[in-house]
Amino acid sequence: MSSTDATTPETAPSEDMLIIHGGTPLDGEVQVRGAKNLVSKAMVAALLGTSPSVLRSVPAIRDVEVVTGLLRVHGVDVDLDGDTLYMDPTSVESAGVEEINVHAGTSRIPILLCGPLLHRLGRAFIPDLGGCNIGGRPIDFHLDALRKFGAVVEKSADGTHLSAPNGLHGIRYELEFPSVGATEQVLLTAVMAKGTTELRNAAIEPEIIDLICILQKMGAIIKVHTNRVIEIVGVDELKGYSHRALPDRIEAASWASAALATQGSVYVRGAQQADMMTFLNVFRSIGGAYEVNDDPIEGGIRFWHPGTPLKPVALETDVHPGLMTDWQQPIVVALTQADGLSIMHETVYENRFGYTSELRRMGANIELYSDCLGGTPCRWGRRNFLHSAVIAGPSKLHAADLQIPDLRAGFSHLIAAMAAEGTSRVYGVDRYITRGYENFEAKLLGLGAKIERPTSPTLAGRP
Ligand SMILES: CC(=O)N[C@H]1[C@@H](OP(=O)(O)OP(=O)(O)OC[C@H]2O[C@@H](n3ccc(=O)[nH]c3=O)[C@H](O)[C@@H]2O)O[C@H](CO)[C@@H](O)[C@@H]1O
Ligand SMILES: C=C(OP(=O)(O)O)C(=O)O
Repeated sequence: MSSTDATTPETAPSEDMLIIHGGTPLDGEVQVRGAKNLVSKAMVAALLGTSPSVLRSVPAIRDVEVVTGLLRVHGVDVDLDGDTLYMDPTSVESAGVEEINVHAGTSRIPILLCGPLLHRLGRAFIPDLGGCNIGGRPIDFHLDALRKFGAVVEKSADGTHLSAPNGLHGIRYELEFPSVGATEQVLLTAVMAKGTTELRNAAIEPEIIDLICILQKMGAIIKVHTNRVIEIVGVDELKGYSHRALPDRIEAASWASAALATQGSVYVRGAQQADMMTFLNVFRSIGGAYEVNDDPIEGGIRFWHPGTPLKPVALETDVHPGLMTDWQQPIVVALTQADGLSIMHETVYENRFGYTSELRRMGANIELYSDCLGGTPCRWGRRNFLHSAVIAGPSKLHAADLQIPDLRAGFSHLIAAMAAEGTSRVYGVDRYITRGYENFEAKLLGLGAKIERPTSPTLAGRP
């Protein structure tokens, strides 16, 4: 499987670089729009409708461009007006392997087109997936569930071909792990399968609940029971929807962590307390301060460093309602400034600490372990992956030349560079950060960050 974020650091062109003069607290306001991890799935859901859909609060990020391309090659008319996306799927059609493969390696989303394309066209072709290079990221749950629904799956050198010669039928299925993508796969397939589907051990992230709201607007019957059980009664037809995407809680937490690490204060307009409860508890435990404004229009959360020393904490990432794995990297940068030993046990992905080697070069004191240091034994401990980190702080970070390895790690490198003394050069910003952070450069400038683009080849060149 190829991966967007798997490119070796050396391949980022030298002009894809941001110069950061660190040491200035971030101060001001940013706006977060719809969540990357909902918007892309909401776009896929539009394929199931017999009439057009309207999605509001769509962020200008590359993952949206990728899914726009995928929908268009399948005959969906997609128009963006400001942050509102109009999708007309009335003329859905099959696309050729070559035109679909233009999108190979770009994101995780193509796998989610299986169910909708099988329902609409009776067959589907899925290119190799991309996404962050943070573990093996197999798709065995997806394919296993699809086969049980009645799909015939054939892997070939160019991708995966699927057909449904006898249609798709509801299933009783239990996930080995509450995978976000596999839960979405089952939802997007079951809504129009014949009969009832019962999914056990389902993921219940806020983005999944928002996707369920969208499907319900389209005409689906979906019951979310207790204990991670979701029941879906298949229907014959779904119509288009009109929906405002829930705000991006990962982006919000990234700005919050940046405020803490740089000793600043950032008002994140659009951030919602309910979706961020676990993060807010962690933020306060570390010693950060926040205030929630629940005004329906101006609402958001202000995050700031109160000026007192930050406290060390022991944390574990987990599926929702646990501490989200995509919050891990920005929090770790903030923990380099806490007074004592912190622990971060990553239980969702086996390989999500690669970015710490760059932080170590900046003066951070971070050691990795294969033991489950958080207290809860997880599947990665048994398999010897370096998935626990001990962070000894506070560390005085100094500037460095940094190569971004993936999306969230990239943002955490930006935070570290802003917290550090001196001038850092961060490579790979356009390639990685733009996949999930809208207008991040303008937002940084608005917060008073001292950043610039290279103006001459000498400046851009590596030492
Ligand atoms: C586009 C998107 O929404 N991405 C999010 C989504 O990714 P994504 O949906 O890919 O993540 P999953 O929840 O599926 O993955 C969680 C774990 O399950 C494993 N697994 C998953 C599927 C499978 O068939 N087999 C299997 O073993 C994965 O390797 C991983 O270890 O949820 C993750 C967990 O919150 C987030 O970090 C990602 O930002
Ligand atoms: C892991 C992430 O995304 P993706 O699943 O798209 O790679 C992320 O958003 O942090």
